[in-house]
Amino acid sequence: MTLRLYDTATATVRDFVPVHPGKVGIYHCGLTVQGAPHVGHIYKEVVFDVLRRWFERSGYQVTVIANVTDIDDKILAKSAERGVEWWAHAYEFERELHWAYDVLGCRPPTYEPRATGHIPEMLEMIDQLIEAGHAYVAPDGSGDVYFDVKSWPAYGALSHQKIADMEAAEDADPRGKRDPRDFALWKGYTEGTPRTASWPTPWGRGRPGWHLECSAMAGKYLGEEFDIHGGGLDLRFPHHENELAQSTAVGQKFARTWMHNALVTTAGEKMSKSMGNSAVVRNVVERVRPIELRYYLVQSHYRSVVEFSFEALDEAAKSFQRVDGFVARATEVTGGVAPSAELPADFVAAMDDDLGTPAAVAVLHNTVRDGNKLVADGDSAALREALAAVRGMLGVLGLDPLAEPWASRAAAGDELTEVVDGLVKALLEQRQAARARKDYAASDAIRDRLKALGVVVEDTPQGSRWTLAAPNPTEGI
Ligand SMILES: Nc1ncnc2c1ncn2[C@@H]1O[C@H](COP(=O)(O)OP(=O)(O)OP(=O)(O)O)[C@@H](O)[C@H]1O
Ligand SMILES: [Zn+2]
Repeated sequence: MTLRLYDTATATVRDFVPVHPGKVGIYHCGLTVQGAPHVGHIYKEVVFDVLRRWFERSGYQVTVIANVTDIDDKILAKSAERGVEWWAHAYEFERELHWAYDVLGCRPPTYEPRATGHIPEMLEMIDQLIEAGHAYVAPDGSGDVYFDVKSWPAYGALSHQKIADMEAAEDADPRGKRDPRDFALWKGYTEGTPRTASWPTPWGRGRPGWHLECSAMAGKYLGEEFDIHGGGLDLRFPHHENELAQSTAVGQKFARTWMHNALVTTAGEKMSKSMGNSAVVRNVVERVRPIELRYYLVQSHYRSVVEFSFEALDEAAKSFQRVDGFVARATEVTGGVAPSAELPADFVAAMDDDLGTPAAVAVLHNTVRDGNKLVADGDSAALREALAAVRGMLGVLGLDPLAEPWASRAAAGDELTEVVDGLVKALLEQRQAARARKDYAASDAIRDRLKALGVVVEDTPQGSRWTLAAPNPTEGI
């Protein structure tokens, strides 16, 4: 069986046929770096990281391009609110994004182009569009340039809409449009915005429109026709519809397959910075281990909505602990085995069926269940086989606790936990001694000091236990 993927444009599951044999080019829309990434953002990263690993496993050479939108109205507004330069704001959250990729075990894209680094490519595309009669400079002298939607009859093909049924495009400043549905390719300089956030063009200073940057960068790095264009389902319209219109209107074939991940929601609403319902990655990974958060996202099919809840997250963490508990026990008993090169046929079939991770995870759990029955009998060929298969499957999902990045982190974590445990215990003994001599001021001072560090002390009949307080994971920018 070959890999089959759902294509949003044709609304069908189709065999994957690469543009260039043996190679895959994937573009997925990256973040507008206006704030700290939340679980919704990282879901998209995890989905495309698993897709990339599956292609590589299937023998393809994969190129992944994911942009960073480092200039945009929201970045300008948020940086002004904080009183920092827009570029410093964008860079701060770009680094936060890289941290989040890394902590969740997502490999960085092959290349991650920034919008501000591709202004000449965008201007070249605008020229071509104006030349071909699909774009116009606003006649009001604002410096805006718009795509002429009515000049492109195919507009609406991706989202299956007719131009006549469409509503006005949501541009920040709809000056001088011929038609309310026309969307901005370029935004003329607006009074009050920093001059550093504008670039010279033949029609005045200005900044790029969001849709155009993806067309320019996808074409530059992946060529005029490439395999997969991805992003969250929220981007299908208007963002991807507009990208498709721009690129095809300059004569490119653009993406063969459009892949959209479903959204992470909170109480049924898209998790979104602007909605204030975001679980920020940095906070969530204080509650569960990053590998458990990744498992939580991987176990869901990429086209199914993930209704985020801490109960579901804790449940997933427990489920993953059964898997990594088996890996640890079986490794101890057998002395360790390498991940298997051959994967169980059901697992392969599940992954080939539109990246069917829920069915793939079910195969993983079945293998763990069978393997667990063997552990009590000590080392055996069957146990080694089960462990190798489990590690092989986990590797594809980016979840093998004995592979990088998890292995070295666990080693570092173990050492640190031991040291911290020793230090906290020494303090607790001092606290106990203070209580024994009825010096409650001293014993309370020790408890308060620990509390300020996030260490919660619980007095049990067996003695004092300590844990780290869970932060509030919905706090963030
Ligand atoms: N809740 C979500 N669930 C799944 N994917 C998401 C979610 N929010 C954003 N994405 C995806 O993350 C990528 C980066 O999105 P972008 O920076 O444009 O965020 P956004 O949609 O503006 O988020 P926000 O509304 O939080 O500002 C896009 O591919 C987008 O589809
Ligand atoms: Zn895009």
